[in-house]
Amino acid sequence: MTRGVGPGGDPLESPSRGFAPPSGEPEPLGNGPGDYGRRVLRERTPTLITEVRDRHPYGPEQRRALDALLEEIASGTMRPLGEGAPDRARWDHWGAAYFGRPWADVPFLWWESYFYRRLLEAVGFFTPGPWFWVDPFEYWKSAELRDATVAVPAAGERQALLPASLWGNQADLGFLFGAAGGPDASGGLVADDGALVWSALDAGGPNHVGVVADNAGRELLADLLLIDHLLRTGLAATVTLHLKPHPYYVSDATTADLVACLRRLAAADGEAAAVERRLSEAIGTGRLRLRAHAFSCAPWSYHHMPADLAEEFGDLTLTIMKGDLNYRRLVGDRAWPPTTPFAEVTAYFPGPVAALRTLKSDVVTGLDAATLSSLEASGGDWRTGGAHGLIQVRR
Ligand SMILES: O=P(O)(O)OC[C@@]1(O)O[C@H](CO)[C@@H](O)[C@@H]1O
Repeated sequence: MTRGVGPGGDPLESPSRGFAPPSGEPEPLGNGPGDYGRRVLRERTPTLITEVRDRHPYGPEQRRALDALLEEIASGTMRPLGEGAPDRARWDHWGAAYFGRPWADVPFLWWESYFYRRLLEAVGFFTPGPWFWVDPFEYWKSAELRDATVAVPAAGERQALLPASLWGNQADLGFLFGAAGGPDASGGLVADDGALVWSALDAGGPNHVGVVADNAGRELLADLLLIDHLLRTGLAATVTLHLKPHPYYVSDATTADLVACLRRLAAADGEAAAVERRLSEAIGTGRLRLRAHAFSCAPWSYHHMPADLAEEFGDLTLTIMKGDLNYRRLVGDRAWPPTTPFAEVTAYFPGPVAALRTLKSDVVTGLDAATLSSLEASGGDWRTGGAHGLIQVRR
């Protein structure tokens, strides 16, 4: 394992440094025929731009910028952030190999992350003025949270907590903008290391657990119930919850979304309100620590994480990565043979790590051969449809 530490300046690691991926790794996933990235680029992304434009009373400046972004993605070449963007230098550095090229030539993981940054630029999110820090996805996030039901499992029923947190990941609002609609039914777990997750925590202590959150709303509610359980039972001495520093991938959870979830819990009956009180108190005392690291919205896999984040993860008993994008960033967004061991592709990660994810993109690792052949035989869209889930762990 090699780890490079950036020599000062921008605290985010240079993409050319970091942890080495396993040698002989497959190519990064792109946007060619048959690639999921192509569908996202051609269908989901234009729909999302149009929906954001139509749902807000933006002025001519924002509307023009959104239309220009639509056109650039469809037929132009990728341009850098505008002058004056607070993170322009960082993105210039990161995007040096991609700017000036058609979007379809850029790896899927990279362009999609940059797309969300450009959408925020177009709506003036970082520009002091009337739309400063107005979340363009709040409309969908608050509707989803309103509809969410809060079901607190009875004390002692911890078995339900991991599956609830996992299947909460189906509530990815990016699906609203896909041609095929959202995931319908559960296809079951294609890998289930749930018992190993609990045994990693039961082994002793004191445990310090990281939860790298994904979506707001019902997924974050389920995550909060899991976190409350860990803290209430003493299974975790501390929990660090990683949120996004700004809106991302439509429904990714920011601190504002966490606050909305806590209020939703407080307004619910019975035990849910008690969960909110305990969590708010834990935030107040530092047992539940909130993080919104800039790398959480970076277009790179965790192989490129900066030294401070690597050190933090290295100190934890277990880091729980939530959702599809975190999975892609954890194992590397590459065409791994699906039977490649999860432990092998995550060996670089600086501490024990678990993934709770519904399958919503081409990447998967750690399947056994029998599971893989029955999935292949099913003929369904099992890699990307969101109807299958996995719990994997590397201790
Ligand atoms: O991380 P999440 O919320 O589980 O999923 C994010 C996601 O919907 O966004 C991408 C397409 O837009 C896919 O990689 C993935 O399916």
